Amino acid sequence: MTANKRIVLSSDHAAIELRQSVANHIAQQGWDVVDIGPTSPESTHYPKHGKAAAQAVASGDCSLGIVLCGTGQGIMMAANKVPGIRCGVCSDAFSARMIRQHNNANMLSIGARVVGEGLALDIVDAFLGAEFEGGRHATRVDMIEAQDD
Ligand SMILES: O=C(CO)[C@H](O)[C@H](O)COP(=O)(O)O
Repeated sequence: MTANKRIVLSSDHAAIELRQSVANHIAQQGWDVVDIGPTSPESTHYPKHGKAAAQAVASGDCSLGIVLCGTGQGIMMAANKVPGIRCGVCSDAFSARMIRQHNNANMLSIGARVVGEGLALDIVDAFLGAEFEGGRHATRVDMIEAQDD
């Protein structure tokens, strides 16, 4: 079970509108959304936003996180540098469900220049609606976590 319904959102300039759409969508589902910005459309650097969101999850302040940039790739890479973070980029709902069920991902990344709003919200719903299955998958996730040591 997800520990709490507090979720952090962040992005770079390429995904501000989509991030706000995601924030509204999941707030309507009862999530306590911690949107750490940015709000300005000025060009910014995705590594700092990915790191800040990941730290909110790794610290336990938020149970999950969603990050977005143009492709979703760079901000995912930055998030995954924070120990304890398992963040996957998804462009389809199946993958978004599977990164929760099999990989116990605690963060989702989306590319605002890759998917449209409707698909992005489906991806978010698939991610948030899935639970980690444990069992053999826990052994493998533990192996990933051991690499942080
Ligand atoms: O997708 C991204 C990183 O993976 C960024 O959003 C993208 O590189 C930003 O590009 P630009 O500065 O040309 O808007």
